[in-house]
Amino acid sequence: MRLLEGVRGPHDLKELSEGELAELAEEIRAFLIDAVARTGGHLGPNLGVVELSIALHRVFDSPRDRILWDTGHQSYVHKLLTGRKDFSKLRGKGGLSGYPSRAESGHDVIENSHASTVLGWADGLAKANEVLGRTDRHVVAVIGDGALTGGMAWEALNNIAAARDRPLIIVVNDNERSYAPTIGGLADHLATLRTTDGYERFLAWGKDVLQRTPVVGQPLYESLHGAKKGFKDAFAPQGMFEDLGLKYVGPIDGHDIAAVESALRRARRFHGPVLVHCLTEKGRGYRPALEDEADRFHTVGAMDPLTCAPLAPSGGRSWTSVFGEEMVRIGAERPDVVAITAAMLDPVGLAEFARAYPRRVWDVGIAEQHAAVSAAGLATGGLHPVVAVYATFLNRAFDQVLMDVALHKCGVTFVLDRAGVTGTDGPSHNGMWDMSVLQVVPGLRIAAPRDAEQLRAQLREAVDVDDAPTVIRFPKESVGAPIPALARVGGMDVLRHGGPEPADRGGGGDVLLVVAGVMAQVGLAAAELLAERGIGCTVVDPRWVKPVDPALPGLAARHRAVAVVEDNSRTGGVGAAVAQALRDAEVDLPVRTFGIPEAFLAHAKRGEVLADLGLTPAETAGRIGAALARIDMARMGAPAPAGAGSASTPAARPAPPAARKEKDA
Ligand SMILES: Cc1ncc(C[n+]2csc(CCOP(=O)(O)OP(=O)(O)O)c2C)c(N)n1
Ligand SMILES: CC(=O)[C@@H](O)[C@H](O)COP(=O)(O)O
Ligand SMILES: [Mg+2]
Repeated sequence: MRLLEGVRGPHDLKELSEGELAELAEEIRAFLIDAVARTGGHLGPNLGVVELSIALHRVFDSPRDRILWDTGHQSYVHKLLTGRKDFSKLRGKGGLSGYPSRAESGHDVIENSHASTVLGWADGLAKANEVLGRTDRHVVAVIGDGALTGGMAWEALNNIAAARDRPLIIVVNDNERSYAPTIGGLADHLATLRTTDGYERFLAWGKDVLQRTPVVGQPLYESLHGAKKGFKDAFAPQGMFEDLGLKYVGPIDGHDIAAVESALRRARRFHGPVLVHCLTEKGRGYRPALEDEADRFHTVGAMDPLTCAPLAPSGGRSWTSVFGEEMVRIGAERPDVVAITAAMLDPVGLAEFARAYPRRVWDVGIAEQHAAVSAAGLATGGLHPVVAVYATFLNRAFDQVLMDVALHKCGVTFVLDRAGVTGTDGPSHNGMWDMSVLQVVPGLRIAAPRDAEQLRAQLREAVDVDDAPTVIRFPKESVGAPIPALARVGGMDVLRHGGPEPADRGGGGDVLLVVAGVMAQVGLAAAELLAERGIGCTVVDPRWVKPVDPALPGLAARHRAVAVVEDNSRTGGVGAAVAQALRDAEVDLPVRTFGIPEAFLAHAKRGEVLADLGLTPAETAGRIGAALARIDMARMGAPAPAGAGSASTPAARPAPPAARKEKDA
């Protein structure tokens, strides 16, 4: 790693020879395979941008020039080249983030791991440079072919292309894949560009050869260039990007540093928006014993780099696999049930369904908004669509859920995987907002299963609803042991009685502990700890957390207080809805919610984050006990006991420093 060790920042790249650059690229590949195999992470995407990242940092002057990464999962090489070499705790608590991070480096801008936003950022930064007269700075946006299928990318492109004299460089990192091969007309067009513009490659080659040819080389190159221009204008099909008003440069071999640099230098000279189309290979240079991985090692867990065998034993059955299996069963019984994925067929568990019913599943690309609206169309057309996405990504389709699906009372089921704290993917990947954001959607129902059996049951209940949106949400962890119900009150499962009388026969207790979904495990364990202190908790799983079960206020009224535990933001979540329902029913009881504070959570394992938030049995029991003590004291008119602790969730870890505004030169 001789050369990589010598790279303390982008300036150290500038003097390296062509041979040294090639050697550096191989050192980086070896480093990535070794490091990411130890920690897990986005191995494939980063192996695909080694030469591209080197070329970008040689041609541009980061951070003066802004190099922006869409999604950011492919920024490991960028991190290596900007002085960050300790990957030992990548995506781990206190270690490097798996995405750009302003707290880590001034070279990083976009921390959001949601795809298709980079061109919007670039448009804004380019406008800021223009308004502030920073004509000597470049904005370079790297976007994958997958991210280009996202609608926001086209909103930005429409604006960028309109400003013919505002410099902005777009680098399309075209490896023909998201997880799977990228779908749609855009992918087809990129494929056309890959083949039609072969003369670009010839030109790039010819230029390098000619420019090395003394005396006649340059003039000959210029005449060739002129001829090429004439040819292109006369014969070659104008690509979509040029039709839009962008200068198109490419396709370029994205693994040829000299060719990429040459294209970037051309783009840098162009006084307007220019798109450099780079062809790369996801997972390049990694050929383990395992036959080619289906998704080219998009995300890997900690593994043996030779065999890809996981280093840690799998933690058991995933919620995703339970969902996927039940979908195949439902698909056999219900020919009207169809499925939609946003470029994540396998990660969301729809691969089996797709194999069984290939004509009843669509990959719409990284286009969650379109997924929701097209689902409204499917439902109106007489089918029942199941839209499977990660919880955090449904945020961007809120308006479509509200105004297309719910307003028209469409029977659409949204299955939100990775709901709650996901952890290692950092703040923008936690699925911690859905049970707040979706609370305001009229008619929409939300289920949070506590175990596999409930997931199967609630999924079936959901696809039976044909006049409103339904949502099923579950976390990124293994499915726990089955949690049996002792009784049913209304539509709610009683998991533990709080007093001698069973809850379904009028019994109550000190605390009604409402547990949302997988937090049932925490709630039940907390109730056991409280019982040791003589506090009787009735633990109830609402199953459908929205709307609040009509029987809940009556059940609550047989207790002294209500506590709600949820793997969701405390703001406007299940706890808030329960408190509102009690007020509406004029049941005057204190309600305490134990959930996620209104904060962005730094990356760490899910268990570590939950522990930091106090969402563990011991802490939850302690805080409920303390709250009850304060409530009792208040009832007796006495001051709260000293050090009674706080019922509110401890503050989340401090957010990273706010964005450093660019200082005027
Ligand atoms: C809005 C949104 N939906 C889904 C994802 C999940 N996701 C992460 S990377 C990825 C594929 C990105 O493909 P591409 O942009 O081509 O980048 P590559 O991995 O090929 O480098 C997807 C779907 C996401 N990050 N954001
Ligand atoms: C970058 C991105 O959004 C995905 O690749 C995500 O990191 C995958 O998350 P899981 O590993 O939980 O499937
Ligand atoms: Mg791609």
